[in-house]
Amino acid sequence: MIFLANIGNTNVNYGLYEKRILASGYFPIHLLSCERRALALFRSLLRKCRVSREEVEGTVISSVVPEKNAIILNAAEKISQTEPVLISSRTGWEFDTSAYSGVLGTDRLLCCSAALQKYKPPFVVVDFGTATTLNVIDSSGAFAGGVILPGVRTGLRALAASTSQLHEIPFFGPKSAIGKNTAECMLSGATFGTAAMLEGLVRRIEKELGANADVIVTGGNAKAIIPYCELEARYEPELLLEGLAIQANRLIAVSKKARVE
Ligand SMILES: Nc1ncnc2c1ncn2[C@@H]1O[C@H](COP(=O)(O)OP(=O)(O)O)[C@@H](O)[C@H]1O
Ligand SMILES: CC(C)(COP(=O)(O)O)[C@@H](O)C(=O)NCCC(=O)O
Ligand SMILES: [K+]
Repeated sequence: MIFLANIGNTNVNYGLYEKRILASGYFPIHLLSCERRALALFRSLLRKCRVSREEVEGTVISSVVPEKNAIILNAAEKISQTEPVLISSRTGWEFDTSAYSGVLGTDRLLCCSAALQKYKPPFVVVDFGTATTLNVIDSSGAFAGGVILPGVRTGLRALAASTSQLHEIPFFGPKSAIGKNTAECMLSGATFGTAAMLEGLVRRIEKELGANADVIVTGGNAKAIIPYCELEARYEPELLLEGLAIQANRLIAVSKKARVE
């Protein structure tokens, strides 16, 4: 069994994988405050999934928060007694990423990799996390680039932090686009604003691609936005873990080959 985890800026999304994803969940990243806490957390996750640490043959980890890597990698090594694998943008990807320069988030790459197994390009993978990212796979199956925006709740938090009279509000669906008080206006902006932005961005991306593109959505805030969006979108809640599972399979194949040789 292989332990999969993605460290995002808000949550760690984890899963247990053996031929398929057997269990999955998430916990807030602030719980990864030190290795001791990470170890305790690992143990309690395994207990919750009724898996003994001897059954964990390896760990595959991706991270967009490098300062947390050492904590989770050390804990993973102690638990599984194997060297954890950290996915990087230089990992062998089955699609061309050369159009993008500089750092490209492994979460974005993993989602595209998983989507390529299920959908025919061109498509746009939208990840509603701490940031909202749009990730474009063109008709040749290559990563064409994308868009990075403040996430839905990140935007609300930034408003509260940057103004005197706006405050953090409980997040739920807006009643109407025309808000009748401050909180309603903020909810309309966060929800309808994000939905309309997505519609407009996809239209522009399709124009640049010269083709219609499927829209695939994932991430913690996807369910809050999609019902308000006039686009037809496919919701794939486990896309990131499915991307990690592809990497786990690749590594299993490589280690089997090494054993045979
Ligand atoms: N059920 C949920 N689980 C986790 N995060 C959620 C959930 N519902 C909404 N959220 C929100 O989703 C965002 C985090 O999404 P996630 O995909 O976990 O992001 P990241 O990969 O950036 O950590 C946060 O803004 C969080 O408040
Ligand atoms: C864009 C992101 C901040 C999204 O992170 P998330 O919201 O999933 O926590 C992350 O993918 C990242 O740090 N990327 C590196 C820069 C880039 O992809 O261009
Ligand atoms: K930063």
